Amino acid sequence: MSTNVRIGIAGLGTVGAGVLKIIKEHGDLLEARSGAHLTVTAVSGRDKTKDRGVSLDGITWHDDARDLADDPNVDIVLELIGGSDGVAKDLCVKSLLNGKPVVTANKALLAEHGNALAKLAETHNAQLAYEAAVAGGIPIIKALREGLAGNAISRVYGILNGTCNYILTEMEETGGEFDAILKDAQDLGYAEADPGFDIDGVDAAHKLAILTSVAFGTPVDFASVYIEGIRNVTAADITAASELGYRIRLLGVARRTEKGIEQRVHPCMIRHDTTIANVNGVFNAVVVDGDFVDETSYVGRGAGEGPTASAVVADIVDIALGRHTPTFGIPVEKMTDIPKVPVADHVGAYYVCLTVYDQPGVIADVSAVFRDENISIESLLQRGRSKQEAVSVILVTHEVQEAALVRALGKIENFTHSVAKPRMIRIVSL
Ligand SMILES: NC(=O)C1=CN([C@@H]2O[C@H](COP(=O)(O)OP(=O)(O)OC[C@H]3O[C@@H](n4cnc5c(N)ncnc54)[C@H](O)[C@@H]3O)[C@@H](O)[C@H]2O)C=CC1
Ligand SMILES: N[C@@H](CC=O)C(=O)O
Ligand code: NA
Repeated sequence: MSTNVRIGIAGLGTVGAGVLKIIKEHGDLLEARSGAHLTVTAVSGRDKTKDRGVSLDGITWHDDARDLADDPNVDIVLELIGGSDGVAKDLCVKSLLNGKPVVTANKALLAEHGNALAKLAETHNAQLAYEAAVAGGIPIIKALREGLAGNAISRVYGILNGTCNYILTEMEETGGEFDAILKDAQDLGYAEADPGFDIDGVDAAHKLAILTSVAFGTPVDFASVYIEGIRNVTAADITAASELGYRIRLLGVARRTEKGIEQRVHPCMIRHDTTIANVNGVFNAVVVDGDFVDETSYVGRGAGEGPTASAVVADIVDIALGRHTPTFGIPVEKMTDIPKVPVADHVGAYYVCLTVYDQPGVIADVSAVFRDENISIESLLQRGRSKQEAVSVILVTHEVQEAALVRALGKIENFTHSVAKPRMIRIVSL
């Protein structure tokens, strides 16, 4: 006979409404899979009267979401409000203290407070599940934590933000304006409440910090992630990338090196014929290298109502089945603090775009700076010819240490014929 598992949902926006719909539509399927009859017994949102396309009849409404933690008719709490502090955090803490399992889609919360919350979950023997928080509908947490448990992981990387991937793809394919495409992504329910989190790379960094912990058995260390978003990627960069045989994607990379772990999020130029360069729109992709399994890849929708709610419901089924795994794969006490490697140590090739007045000697001066920093140039191309207006000079370097490139760009910025801060995009070979 099925048991009854009673669910309380805090936050009835894109994800919350999606969860209500799945539970309503797939009641029988979920009962067969979980051995439990899943019922939403209580909810909390900002606006009780709003039409969410799904009935709330017979469901208790809490004006204060934190009350879900104390509701005797709620067995599992879903935190789908968002934000790393405030009500979202209070609700999770209170629920775990009460020994109530929590399912959240909130990567900001886990990136900032994941270690403390995981400890709380362990102490109170309550699960903290978060499949929806990383790469939306892709079951990457389950794959990494359970499916690849037999491997030492050397690298995990991928496209971790659907909004950015949507913007970059649309800019490339339609030539549309950044702001208009971002607005579309917001209308489609992909973006964060503050879309700055998406376009400035912070959301991808939240997800990368979580992946790093699960992959390497180290505490979540969001503060050490190097973060650069896509705000400064221009249509001209996308065109230049295409002419050079690349596409631009925002990647999150966590890699084990001899010195420790590097964690970085930034736009990358990737050869156009690779799998990851062909992951388009709202799709995410995650690649994991394990010592016995070798490379494995996972692709799917990284944002939006259906895919995200799908991941939340998978966590509910796991909890209903009594499957219990430590939050980040191993208990917090058994984690190893591994040093983090600064991005200045990164070695790779770079695309550089300079904006300079086209005066005699400027190319010679640029070349001299690169020579002095021991940076070898693979190609150099001047865009336009004008005595009055600034022109673009596009360079591609051979492999160089990032610290040397940053020094060189600093010197070039101080040239009298430099018009704008030099820009660079890392070229990655995957
Ligand atoms: N939309 C997406 O594609 C994805 C979202 N997420 C995460 O899921 C969470 C929810 O995101 P969305 O549904 O997109 O956001 P949303 O903004 O559509 O929904 C959040 C809802 O919470 C409500 N809310 C705010 N404060 C509240 C409070 N104190 N008590 C009760 N309700 C409150 C808001 O009115 C809103 O309806 C966030 O943590 C987000 O980062 C994760 C993966 C994908
Ligand atoms: N804003 C996020 C939502 C999913 O995590 C994104 O665009 O990826
Ligand atoms: Na996921």
